[in-house]
Amino acid sequence: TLTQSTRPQRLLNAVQKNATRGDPRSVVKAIDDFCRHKEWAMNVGDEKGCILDSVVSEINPAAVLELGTYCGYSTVRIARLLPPHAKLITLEFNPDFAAIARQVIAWAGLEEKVQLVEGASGDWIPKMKEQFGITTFDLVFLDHWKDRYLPDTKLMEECGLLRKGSVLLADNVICPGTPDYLEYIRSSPRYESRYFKSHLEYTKVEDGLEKSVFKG
Ligand SMILES: Nc1ncnc2c1ncn2[C@@H]1O[C@H](Cn2cc(CNC(=O)c3cc([N+](=O)[O-])cc(O)c3O)nn2)[C@@H](O)[C@H]1O
Ligand SMILES: [Mg+2]
Repeated sequence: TLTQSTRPQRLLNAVQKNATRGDPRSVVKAIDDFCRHKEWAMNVGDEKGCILDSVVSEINPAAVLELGTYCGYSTVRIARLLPPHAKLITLEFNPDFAAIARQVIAWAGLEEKVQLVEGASGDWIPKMKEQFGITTFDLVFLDHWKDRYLPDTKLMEECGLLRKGSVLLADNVICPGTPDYLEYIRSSPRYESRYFKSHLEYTKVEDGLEKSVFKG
């Protein structure tokens, strides 16, 4: 019987068909082409992706946490810019998406830099230190369920995973929107925040990234 493919499976097929193994840039391009011309998907995309690239390059992080892997687009975008020995831990709740993301990350040749963990952020954040030998994260990219941004940020604070200078970069603060997170992070004296205006991936709808530096 013909198995119904899912959008993530069709996205992976597009990567395997159009991208060169071991070439992260071509994997990013293949996904953007697929999402712009074939099927929209909730990757951070090329426009916001350039802002993400500039923040990653500016920080040159040794330890990165990504919340919400989905198909691994932003995982590849970030990991391709990391210095040698740097580590990116990415949390994905949905096992089907995690399975696709692992193959996308492998196609890009970035398995060494990426640790994909299946499970809920709320369960795993308290285990980061003991399980992965993490002291603090230099950069956290928030792109998972929008109602988890705020509780997970408070959890990272409580677990001592942020240090003076740690950067939180949050996707979708306008669309779909994360009002409680924005209110908290912009009014807290413990963060210095800045909004990078952009558009929802592959559309003309306004969206943006909120970059927040933890003051310790
Ligand atoms: N607590 C969690 N822990 C670990 N993974 C999680 C958690 N919540 C969601 N995820 C995973 O993120 C992946 C992707 N995802 C992201 C979202 C939330 N993001 C969006 O809903 C979104 C929606 C739009 N949109 O609707 O236009 C645009 C975007 O850029 C988005 O990130 N929901 N699932 C999914 O595989 C899910 O299992
Ligand atoms: Mg997003």
